[in-house]
Amino acid sequence: MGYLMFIPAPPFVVAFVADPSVYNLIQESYKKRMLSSVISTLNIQEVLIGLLVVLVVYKLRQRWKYNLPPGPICWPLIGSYEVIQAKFLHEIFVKYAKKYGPVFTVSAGPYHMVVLNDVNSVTEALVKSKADFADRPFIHTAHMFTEGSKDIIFAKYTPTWKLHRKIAVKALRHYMAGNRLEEVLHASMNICLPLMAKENRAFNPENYIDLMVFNILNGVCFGESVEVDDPDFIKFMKLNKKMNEMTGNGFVEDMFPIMFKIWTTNKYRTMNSMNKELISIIKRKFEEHEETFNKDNIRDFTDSLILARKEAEQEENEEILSQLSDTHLRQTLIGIFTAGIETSTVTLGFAVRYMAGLPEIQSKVQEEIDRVVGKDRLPTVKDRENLSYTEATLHEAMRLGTPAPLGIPHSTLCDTRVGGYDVPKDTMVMINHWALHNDPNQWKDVNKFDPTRFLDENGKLGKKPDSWLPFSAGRRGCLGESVAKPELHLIFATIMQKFKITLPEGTSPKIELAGSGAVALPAPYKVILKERNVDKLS
Ligand code: HEM
Repeated sequence: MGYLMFIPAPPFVVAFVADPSVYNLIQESYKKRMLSSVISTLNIQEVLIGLLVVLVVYKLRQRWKYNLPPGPICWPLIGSYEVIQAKFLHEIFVKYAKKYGPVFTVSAGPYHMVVLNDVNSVTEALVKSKADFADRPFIHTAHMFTEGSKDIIFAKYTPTWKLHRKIAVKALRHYMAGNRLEEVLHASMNICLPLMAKENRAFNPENYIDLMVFNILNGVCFGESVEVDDPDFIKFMKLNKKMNEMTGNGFVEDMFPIMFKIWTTNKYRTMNSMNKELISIIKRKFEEHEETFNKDNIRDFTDSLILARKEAEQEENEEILSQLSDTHLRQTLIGIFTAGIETSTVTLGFAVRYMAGLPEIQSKVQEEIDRVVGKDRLPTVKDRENLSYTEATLHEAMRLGTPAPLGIPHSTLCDTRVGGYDVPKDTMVMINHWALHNDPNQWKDVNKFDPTRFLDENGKLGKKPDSWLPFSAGRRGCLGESVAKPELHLIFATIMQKFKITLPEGTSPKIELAGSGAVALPAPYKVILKERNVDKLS
């Protein structure tokens, strides 16, 4: 196998070796020491011809059996060169969609994927086809970093995932039932607002937004609120941002999994050690909760997880208990914490940045907040229903910004169909949320920032447009949507209530991305904040 990889092989041979099913076959044979003896009795020409025949038969069989979506010609092993070196993959996908249609096939390294680029195909796959598209693909690095896919996000569609998701939904509902979200946020605001007001020059508000969002998720998960100089906050945000940046353009190890056995890249090792640090922070918090657990006072998400395990212990339900190991619970916590933070901070960053470049829309938002909330108290969750223009502005920032442009990859549980094509079992499926949000067939003046597209004739928030799907949909749809929506609203409305936002002179109003992975990476930016509506913030 190693030998075959290093000979200057014609593309078809490499394709054969790169195909995951065939690759696994070879690897198994290798383990049993059979392949080397076979190869040693044949000359290289015979091996190549043999491989070519197998490849051609395999590909013809696939083509004959399935009506697969069309797509660009991809190099064996590498796939589409444009895709593997793309900075903004969602844009390349839109380009392909124009040529091949909204449903196309493309390869990146060993991953053959079907990409869905319009609302019809996405709704068909995620909603109408029930669970057909609800699995996750096996990605080596994700599997390693989640301690064997024991989290919610990358877990396969199994009873264990269903149990974790059920417990998580229940725990989030429990948390959101009271006023805790508001209390946590208002406490955080009392720390952040005066500090933001003191910044009397152009600055990047990211650090403060991070703290507000961190405190909400920290409150949800661990019942705690921290200050801006808290060591766990600083460490967590640093790790989370760096890890998001690094996962953006993937790992070579995922293209050549054999590398795990031979040599891993510096990037992978760095990521691995950062991941271990992250795990150790969450592990410590989890253990502290176990020591102080009281079933009559469920403080947060961690307590809900511990309670679920204690109930299974009481019922002596060994099957459930095996799905609630320390690793499972820790990984469920990490999933909620990390999925919630970066997406929310990126969304708020977009919203603030758009407002700085769009003074007229900003004034309308502020006029509405002044009218509904006034200046003597902070906005509450209840105000949300009367702040339609503010909410619509956030929706529009999420449309044009699209915090998770390609979401998280799906995989098919069975042979199925979408957009009139066959999609075989175990195919990776990408949802291009960015394409849906920038589809000129769905949005009038698609590039214009226009909150009124979300409002009805009475100026109230209207029915959600079908092509607006920042949280995705169906069985794997965002688990935190019920937390994210009020959280984003409260933070955005409060910032707008307290500050007038402008751009430093000479700054272009255009919003740039520095990169994009599961979550968009906005380029660093600066704004100027001027206090409004307050006498004594600073
Ligand atoms: C602006 C905020 C957010 C956006 C735009 C967002 C977006 C998304 C998207 C696009 C997915 C992938 C869905 C799919 O695979 O089809 C997802 C999954 C997920 N999100 Fe969010 N999210 C946000 C906030 C949150 C928050 C606050 C939490 C936690 C409280 C959270 C927890 C999760 C989890 C656990 C998953 C995985 C669900 C599963 O695989 O079953 N998200 N999110």
